[in-house]
Amino acid sequence: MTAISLREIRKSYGSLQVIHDIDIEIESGEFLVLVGPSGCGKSTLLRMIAGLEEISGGRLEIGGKLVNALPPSQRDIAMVFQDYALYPHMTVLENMAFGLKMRGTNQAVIQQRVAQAADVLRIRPFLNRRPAQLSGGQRQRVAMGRAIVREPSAFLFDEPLSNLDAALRVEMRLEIAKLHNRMKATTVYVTHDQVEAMTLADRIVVLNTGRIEQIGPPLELYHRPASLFVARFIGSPTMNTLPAELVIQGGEVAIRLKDRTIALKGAADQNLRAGAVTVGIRPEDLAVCNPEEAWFGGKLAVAERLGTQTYGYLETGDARMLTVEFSRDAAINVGDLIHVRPNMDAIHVFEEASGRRLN
Ligand SMILES: Nc1ncnc2c1ncn2[C@@H]1O[C@H](COP(=O)(O)OP(=O)(O)OP(=O)(O)O)[C@@H](O)[C@H]1O
Repeated sequence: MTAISLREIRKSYGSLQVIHDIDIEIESGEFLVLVGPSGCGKSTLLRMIAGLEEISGGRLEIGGKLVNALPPSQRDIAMVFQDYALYPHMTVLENMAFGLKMRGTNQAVIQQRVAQAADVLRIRPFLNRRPAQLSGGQRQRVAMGRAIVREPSAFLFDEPLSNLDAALRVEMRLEIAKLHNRMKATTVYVTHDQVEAMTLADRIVVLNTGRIEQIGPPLELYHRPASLFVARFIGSPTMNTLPAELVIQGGEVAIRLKDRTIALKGAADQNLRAGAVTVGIRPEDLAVCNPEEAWFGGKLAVAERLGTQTYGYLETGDARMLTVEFSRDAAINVGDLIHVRPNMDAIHVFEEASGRRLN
């Protein structure tokens, strides 16, 4: 069942259009994450769903009802902000109860819901404190608690973890995942953080200058990015991208990369034209080999040992360094000459002019 439906949603500030005809059907219970570079329109889109930003065009439906003109309080959704937006003069309990009180909810119901949310979020010991007497993570929990007690049909999160330190981010990310598994509430979540997007999302929407670049499950975006933009945006470290050429000989499509020619699999039924392409290879799809089999070779300029794996950066003579994933205890040293070749089943080919995927 569709919980939130966006059809041809547009936003303009004066003559400047920042959101262009966005179509998304968000399923009931789905966790949808909006990602994209700074200024791509993530917050604007979220704020339009929340009712905090006027919609310039299109239809926004929540629970099957057109809500374009409804104020935030009548949309049956709750938003959790980056800066928590708690009332500083109220206690945690008062902060959580405030929205319900304003609606005239029965006192017993308020108490029961606040107690329940406080247990779920483990903030019961702080109910009588004020926000200033809490840590960042505790404040974030209160902000979520305030949203939960309203029992809205959907939750909207605007970079909720970006003010927390690294360890707390991980902890709160797990909390949010657990909470979602338990409540199965429809959620739209804006983040800059790759790991948050990959781990929390049922589907990720990648936005690029106010347009949807791709929408799909995290691993689909990772393994089959529809465009060079998505390929470069999803995945850390970034996918290696190399200039190459598409050639067509006797009906056979091939890629010419440096002095090699390789058949392009899975491109047979496309209307392809010869020309410049970009080949993408993820760091984990490059394997060390002997010089005779190598596609690339170069001096190891930097080795980043992360504990779980090691990333090596090779100087191949091109402007860009080649990132290669090694095992965590790989016996490599800066200055070593290293040869690698790609896993041919995992290379990505994009048309240079349009950036669209060709294989
Ligand atoms: N009030 C405004 N008037 C004019 N332009 C605006 C206004 N608010 C936002 N914009 C523009 O709309 C675009 C989208 O902004 P938005 O804040 O949604 O981006 P974002 O993807 O959330 O960015 P960030 O990740 O940096 O928060 C930007 O180009 C921004 O400059």
